[in-house]
Amino acid sequence: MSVAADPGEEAEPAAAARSSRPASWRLLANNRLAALGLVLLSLVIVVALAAPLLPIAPPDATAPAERLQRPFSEGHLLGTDHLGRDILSRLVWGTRISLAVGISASLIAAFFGSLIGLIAGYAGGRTDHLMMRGIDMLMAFPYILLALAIVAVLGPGLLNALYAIAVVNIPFFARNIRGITLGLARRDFVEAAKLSGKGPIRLVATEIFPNVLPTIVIALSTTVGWMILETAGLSFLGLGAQPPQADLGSMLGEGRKLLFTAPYVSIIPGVMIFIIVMSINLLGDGIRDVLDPRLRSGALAHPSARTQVKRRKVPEMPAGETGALDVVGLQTEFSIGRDVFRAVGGVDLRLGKEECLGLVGESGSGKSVTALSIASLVPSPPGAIVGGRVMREGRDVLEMRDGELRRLRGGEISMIFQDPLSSLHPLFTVGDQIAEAVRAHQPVSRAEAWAKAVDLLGAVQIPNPKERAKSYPHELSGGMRQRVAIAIALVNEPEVLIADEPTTALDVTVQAQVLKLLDDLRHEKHTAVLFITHDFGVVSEICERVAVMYAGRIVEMGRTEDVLDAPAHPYTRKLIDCVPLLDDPDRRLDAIEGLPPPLNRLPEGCAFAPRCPRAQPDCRAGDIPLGEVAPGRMARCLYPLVEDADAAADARVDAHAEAGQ
Ligand SMILES: Nc1ncnc2c1ncn2[C@@H]1O[C@H](COP(=O)(O)OP(=O)(O)OP(=O)(O)O)[C@@H](O)[C@H]1O
Repeated sequence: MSVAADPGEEAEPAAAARSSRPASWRLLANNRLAALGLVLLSLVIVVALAAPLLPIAPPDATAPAERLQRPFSEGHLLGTDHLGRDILSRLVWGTRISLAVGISASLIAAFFGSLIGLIAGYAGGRTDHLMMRGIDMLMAFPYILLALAIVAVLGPGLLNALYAIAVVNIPFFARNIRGITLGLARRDFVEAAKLSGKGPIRLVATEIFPNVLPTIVIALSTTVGWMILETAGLSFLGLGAQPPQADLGSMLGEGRKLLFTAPYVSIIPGVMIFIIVMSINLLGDGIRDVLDPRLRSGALAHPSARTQVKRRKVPEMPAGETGALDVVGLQTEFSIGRDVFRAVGGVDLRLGKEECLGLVGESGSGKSVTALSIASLVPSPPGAIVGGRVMREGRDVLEMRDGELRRLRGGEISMIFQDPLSSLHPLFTVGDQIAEAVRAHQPVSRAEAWAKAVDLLGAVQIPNPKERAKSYPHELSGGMRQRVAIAIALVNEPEVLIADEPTTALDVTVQAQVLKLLDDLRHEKHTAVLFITHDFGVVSEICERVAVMYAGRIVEMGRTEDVLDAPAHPYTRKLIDCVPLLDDPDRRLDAIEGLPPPLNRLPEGCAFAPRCPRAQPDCRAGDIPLGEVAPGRMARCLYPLVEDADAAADARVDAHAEAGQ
């Protein structure tokens, strides 16, 4: 469905969306441990860099008369070592050297390791095989033994220790980057760049490298501390910094002999190593969280297995007869930074037993979030259900215990999603996955579950089901995969099936087959279906009733033919006008001017008013209720289009005006 975008209006929501995401530094500052790491590390680096300017003694100046002075003695804040050298001065200069070596080693390892990973992952085949076996050989030795062997060959010294540490860490980067590159190199956007004539070097540099860069930065930030520790280890063994030069490891090694008589000589550099490594690791973890786009949304935690319910107001239980599913005043929000996006702003739906109800609306209108909220599947954080009830057989789904909710999902209520490839497990056969769904809800043996899986594959019209049950998802066509998803959804004979755009990814012929199958099965198994789509053609084929959503609210609801023949809400009219008709090729297809409002800044009154040709000043004030415009027809509009609803409209305008006074 095409919707015209007004370039002027487009710029504003885009800017709003940008500003609504917290800036990286703010996310980092929100993570207290990372902020602590940053402050500590900055302090250490500033002091180390300022070493030549500080009023401290030269680090190598010996004074035998002043040997082993305790901390806080006159002229030596941290005392002196066995040669009378000032420990504070050696600590500052030693930290400078340890940081320089650790950071340089990390950069060298990251550069060569990432290069190897990129080449091996992109080239694949024999090149990948050869390079990775070389890396495996490096990894086969304990890293410190390997570093010792390298230093033994090159000779002791700080520079050689740096090379040794860099070499032993190359495999870490190479393995990580190769894995990511391998996945990226087969993606469509890389294939498209290849077809456009880009050579391998440009392709890796412009298409793959930007995608692996965040991983390199994250790996670097978490390994620098480790490398400083390894450098200190080599110096401690006498293979790194050579006397009289001080680094933290060699200071530790020199203090070892005095551990009982003058413990401070080794404790002080030990504490400094601890501070540096801890602060780098804390900061590294924080950087990793900030660079992860899922965590950038403000969700610095893993979403829980059910949606958080923080209802400000719980509506009354609906009285009288209930349907297969009753949604009352459902409200779902996403909190991102300081912004709150009202994705579902008070939805009322009754899905009758064995009924098929279509839920239509533009992209972003809140259809999927409504469906996910019903099964408590909205990720929390950042999502939360802040109002309403979801009633199923007298029980509120939002109040269910975890065990009850698990039994409900996939049992009484099941779902089919748009892209079966992302919901099917790539490593299990489809038969296994259907059988697993059976065994999750029914006490049957493996063999019985498998037999049921094969039966179901037959029921969803997959040819040769016995053999096909042993296929993996990637071995099936898109249409077949969606049939498998339907089989999994129907395996426990649910009373409610929520199908979220199940045919959007399929071509029209397969779409028609899948729709027919779904329709036949729901009649056969007496299942109620909430069918989410943006396609009125699909709605007219299988839905008895339709609900139209706009900016998180239902704006019209009624029998499908009635709504299609004479839409009451101007938005529904506009949506229908976007659908091409085969028997009327000359009909002008009107696009809907403008864009839906940003969900964090919904306008007063009717959310469609800014785009509505019939809007009057009173449409832009107060809450406009979903009222009956004709028997069985509801619309959230003060000036509905239904002719015989004129009287009802007048009454509603009066009621609205009264409510506003
Ligand atoms: N995990 C999430 N975090 C933040 N915002 C979200 C999340 N999921 C959905 N939203 C927002 O909620 C709004 C409604 O999204 P929803 O997926 O329900 O739309 P839809 O009507 O199903 O659209 P489509 O037809 O494109 O699937 C959108 O503005 C979307 O950006």
